[in-house]
Amino acid sequence: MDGGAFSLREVLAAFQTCVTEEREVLLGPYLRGWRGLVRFLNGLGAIFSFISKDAVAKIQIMESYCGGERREEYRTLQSMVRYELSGGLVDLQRRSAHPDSGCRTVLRLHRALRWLQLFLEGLRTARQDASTSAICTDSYNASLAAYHPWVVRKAATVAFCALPSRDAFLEVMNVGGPDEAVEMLGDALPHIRDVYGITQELYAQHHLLDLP
Ligand SMILES: CCCCCCCC/C=C\CCCCCCCC(=O)N[C@@H](COP(=O)(O)O)[C@H](O)/C=C/CCCCCCCCCCCCC
Repeated sequence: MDGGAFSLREVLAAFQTCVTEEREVLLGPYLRGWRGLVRFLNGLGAIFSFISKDAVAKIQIMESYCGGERREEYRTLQSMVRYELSGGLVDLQRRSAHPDSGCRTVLRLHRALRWLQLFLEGLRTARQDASTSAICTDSYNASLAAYHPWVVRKAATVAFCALPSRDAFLEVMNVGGPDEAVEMLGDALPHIRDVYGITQELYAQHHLLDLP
């Protein structure tokens, strides 16, 4: 995924390898998927850099846990939740002693994964002349926007106006022609939905969906 021609197919394949037979989510491929997406976002222009900086900061926090002394605890989402909750390592009411817990950091990426799912679904099913920026804005308003203050929502919707047309977008994905790109999205989406669903259920079970 680093260097050479960049295909969104490889990036989305990372989400396919996230889920184990025991239906656990592996954090290694999850973060590799996000790294690839950010790389793709960077290629869309400097106007998106405030978004990619925030995503990178969150990926880096998680990578430091996954490569740190307690890396075994951070192998899967499930082991991370167990470890952090049993050790009192998550700020549940307000950010204080553990402002950057793995649980709250993944929650931000998890919400963004819902945006990605809606955006890719929109892109896949839209008419050829559909506006990518409208698809992106609708997906954002139906997901992440609820968690962002006005100023972030404003900056994000201004940035979305710079998105290329649907066909140009499908082309930069670098997976062949528009038909192939649409087919690839159809193959990738069930895996993204699966990762999202498992995470949502886990977080709901442990009352972690509103972490500050
Ligand atoms: C063929 C389609 C391929 C699509 C490829 C898309 C590539 C997208 C890559 C990365 C997505 C960005 C993920 C953003 C994570 C945002 C996490 C977040 O919500 N952070 C906020 C809260 O954090 P805390 O303050 O609580 O720590 C933070 O305030 C956010 C700041 C930045 C603005 C985030 C706007 C998010 C818009 C997401 C849409 C990206 C648009 C990409 C256009 C293709």
